[in-house]
Amino acid sequence: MIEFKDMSLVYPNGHHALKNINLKINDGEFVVVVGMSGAGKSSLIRSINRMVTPTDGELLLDGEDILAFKEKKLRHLRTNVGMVFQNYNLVKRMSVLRNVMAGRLGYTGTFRSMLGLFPQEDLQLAMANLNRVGIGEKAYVRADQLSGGQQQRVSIARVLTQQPKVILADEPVASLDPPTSHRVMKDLKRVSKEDNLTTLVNLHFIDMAMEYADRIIGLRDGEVVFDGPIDQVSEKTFEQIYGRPIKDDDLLGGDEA
Ligand SMILES: Nc1ncnc2c1ncn2[C@@H]1O[C@H](COP(=O)(O)OP(=O)(O)OP(=O)(O)O)[C@@H](O)[C@H]1O
Repeated sequence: MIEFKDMSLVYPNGHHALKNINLKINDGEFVVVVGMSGAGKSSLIRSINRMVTPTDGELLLDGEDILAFKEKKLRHLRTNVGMVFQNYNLVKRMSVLRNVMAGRLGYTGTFRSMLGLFPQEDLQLAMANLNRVGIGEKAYVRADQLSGGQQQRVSIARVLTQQPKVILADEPVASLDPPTSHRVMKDLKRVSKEDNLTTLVNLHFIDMAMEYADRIIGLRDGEVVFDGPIDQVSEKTFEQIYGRPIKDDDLLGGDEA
């Protein structure tokens, strides 16, 4: 379980990005975080792997306050909490398989990884995860030869190969066209559920949030203004979160998959 207790984040320039956050995220939940640009979505999810460090309160992962973590515990945290980025963060000139093997870095160590000395079972795990997202046949292709949607699926295979408990996905489909976005979100949701991973995703578009979330957390100006299961969410909820009526631009459309 992830538990935020009166957690706040003030950036060094004095900007109060998160204000008194109180939330409990249960194991295996697929949570979508929504809010206007600048509402604090990235700051919230990046707190969970300490890419940013909250300045007040507590953030408990399975009962341990990760805000107190240093060095070894922080490294362990980042193995337990995997991340998917908008821009995929692949090493472009390396093969797809080598990129997925980077998910084992926390276990194998940098030196052995650099030399490509991976245990056989790690290679099998990486291949199995590539197959789960439908791109096993691209294993030996350079990462930059793949389309954006394929690259994001490689990054999902990489995070699965890390065998985390939690996945954070920061606008994972913001660079993709609508049908590809849906394919990637379907893959992400399916594998998260198969492995019972707790997943927090920042999404821009309301229809995407409604289609994939188990639960929606709405942020406005650094505060949680909505938190509830998907069946309690209506147009009014989004108007409350966004502080204005819903527009066509808030919808992605295009679920042809
Ligand atoms: N390192 C930083 N230093 C100072 N202010 C920051 C920093 N990072 C983010 N902010 C500010 O904190 C607020 C929340 O940013 P955050 O990126 O968490 O929002 P967001 O909801 O993810 O927005 P977007 O969708 O635009 O990424 C914004 O006003 C942003 O300008």
